[in-house]
Amino acid sequence: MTFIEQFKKIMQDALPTFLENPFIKDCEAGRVDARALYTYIYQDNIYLDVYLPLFSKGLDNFDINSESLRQFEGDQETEPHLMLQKLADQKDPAAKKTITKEWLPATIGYLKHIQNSQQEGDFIFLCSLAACPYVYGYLNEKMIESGQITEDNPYYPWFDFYKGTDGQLTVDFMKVLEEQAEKVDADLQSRGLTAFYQAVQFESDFFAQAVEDRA
Ligand SMILES: Cc1ncc(CN)c(N)n1
Repeated sequence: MTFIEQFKKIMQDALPTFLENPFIKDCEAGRVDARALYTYIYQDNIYLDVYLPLFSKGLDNFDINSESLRQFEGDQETEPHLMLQKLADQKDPAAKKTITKEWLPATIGYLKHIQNSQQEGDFIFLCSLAACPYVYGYLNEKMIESGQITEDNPYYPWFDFYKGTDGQLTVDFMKVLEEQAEKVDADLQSRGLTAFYQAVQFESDFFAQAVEDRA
């Protein structure tokens, strides 16, 4: 299997984990837990404040100027946050005041993982950055295609947004990764795959922590 085939297989193999994730199950059922949504948005703003500048650095390391990738550095995520916020506001606006303002464990762990990967070198860093667009692009596309998320589901606009934006990003990201993987040895490739695998696990934990904080 080529590097990119292995990369894609990690994502495919992780799909069942995401489908069992309580946050994603709520989405599939069209269930709105306002507190979980406010928590997710709050944690995601913390995450993106750190992640997006790192993403820019990751691209700079390889002189990458793809339009879709460079656009991702901007404020792309406001729109999907507003979609979730609207659902939460309609259900229970008072829940907003009850969320924790702490950095939750998966937020901290995921960001530390990316920063540690940065220390390991440019290629491993790039691999760790890929899960952020890839997971949402892949998962949301699969769930719409399979009919698990249909147009009458209140989360449909959120799924459709990421299916488009992060899906296209992933295509461009894969091209870059494929080119860079050819320039590194088998050991570095393998460490890059591990860094990506771990980032994918953090993506799942990140969704779940918003719901676990429900109590
Ligand atoms: C944690 C996380 N991962 C992915 C995405 C979507 N790019 C996001 N907004 N937040």
